[in-house]
Amino acid sequence: MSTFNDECPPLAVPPAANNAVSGVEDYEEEMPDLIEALATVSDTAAARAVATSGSDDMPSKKIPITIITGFLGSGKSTLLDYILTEKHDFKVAVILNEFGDTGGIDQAMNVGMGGEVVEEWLELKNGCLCCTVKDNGVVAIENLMKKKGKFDYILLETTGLADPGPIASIFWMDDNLGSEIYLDGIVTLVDSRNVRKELELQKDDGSLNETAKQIAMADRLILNKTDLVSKEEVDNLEADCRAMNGVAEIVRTQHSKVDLRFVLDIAAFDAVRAKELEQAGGASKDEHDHDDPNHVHSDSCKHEEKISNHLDQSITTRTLTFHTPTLDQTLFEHWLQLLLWEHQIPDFITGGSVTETSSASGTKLDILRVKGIIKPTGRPSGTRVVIQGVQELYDVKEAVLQPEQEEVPDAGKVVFIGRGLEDKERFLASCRQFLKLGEADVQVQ
Ligand SMILES: Nc1nc2c(ncn2[C@@H]2O[C@H](COP(=O)(O)OP(=O)(O)OP(=O)(O)O)[C@@H](O)[C@H]2O)c(=O)[nH]1
Repeated sequence: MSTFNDECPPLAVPPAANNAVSGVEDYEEEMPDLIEALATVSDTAAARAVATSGSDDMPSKKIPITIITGFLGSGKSTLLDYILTEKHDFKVAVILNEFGDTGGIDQAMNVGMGGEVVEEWLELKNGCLCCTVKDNGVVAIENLMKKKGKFDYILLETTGLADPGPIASIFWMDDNLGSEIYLDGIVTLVDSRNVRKELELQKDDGSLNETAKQIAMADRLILNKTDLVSKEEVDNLEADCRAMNGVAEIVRTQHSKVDLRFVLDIAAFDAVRAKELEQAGGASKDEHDHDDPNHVHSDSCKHEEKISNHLDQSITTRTLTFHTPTLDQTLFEHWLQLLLWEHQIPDFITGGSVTETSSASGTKLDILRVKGIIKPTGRPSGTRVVIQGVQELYDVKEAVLQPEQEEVPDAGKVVFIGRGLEDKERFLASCRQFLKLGEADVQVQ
């Protein structure tokens, strides 16, 4: 596993978004309520939280935050309930960004007749502490951080209609929050019965619907409610999800009962494993046991030969594998910025200027997630940098390789998930041209 150095360059944001990520404000307008639940306590996993230099004499630990997303009714609250009642090593604080479905908890909160909320902490009989806040999501977390010491893990459940990208971006954009918490991962619940219908919902402005984004951006996909569909349907669903998001690990559940190691403390934004990049880039025979409800699908289980009715054919995973010894990071970042910020696959350069073209179908390029490891040119031998991106934001940080880290072949691999990547030859040609690579230097899958 690779982890980041503490000293990292600042996050790259598009020029127009220096102080705000597109969509962040939308999320912030939604008033979250906040529940701090003191779940089973032990300190082993909590000790894995990244130590930071909070103060010289007393280093503090960063608190991991997991975003739990999924369409309406997919099983998010059921998963939260399950996490809060199962044994694990964390004291969990929960942030809900909507009212409702919280049983007795919301009744116990101090909600006025007009729906206005009063910022006050209440201790419930079941040992939970609850708080509602008047302000936006960032303030909710800042207020929660005042209760530091009472929890060591934050779970944030989004509304079913939320785009997880802007929410995830909050934890990258906000410098104050960034020093105290880190994004551990995005967990998406999929309603195995209804997801195809949800994906058919069209947005008036032609943008991707939320369910598609939730699947594409997931680090972990939970195919829930498998009791309501046949095994064959779940097999197809899994293959379709894999085709949309080649890097997420996938598990099947009923009533969101999942091995908690699958969702908590996964460090999805802290490390990129060569194994998961491998998983995104290849195909092999599907030979494992689908009947095992907790089987985690990884690089050994590909389903490309089974894809029948791809969930959302506009979203695909593309993996670039570089066969040169190293890669020019500056050129790579320039190309990445054109992809992420101009929403176009640049085709060629004339007289030093870029001629930009979108995908063959004319669809706007929307990269939702980027993950990769490269070996940068001109740096000491053995240097690796990890690339992480969510929508228009990306982050390139030096990785510290652990002894058990699988080696990345040659100059590395980068996985892109998004819309407008159907034409892989054009994508490859653009990459070659901008990175000044020859035919054999880079491959796409
Ligand atoms: N049959 C079946 N029902 C389930 C399963 N998981 C959850 N449910 C039920 O589905 C309903 C919705 O589950 P929730 O956990 O509230 O879903 P949610 O994603 O939080 O829903 P919203 O808050 O509306 O977005 C509840 O009645 C659950 O008991 C499952 O695996 N099988």
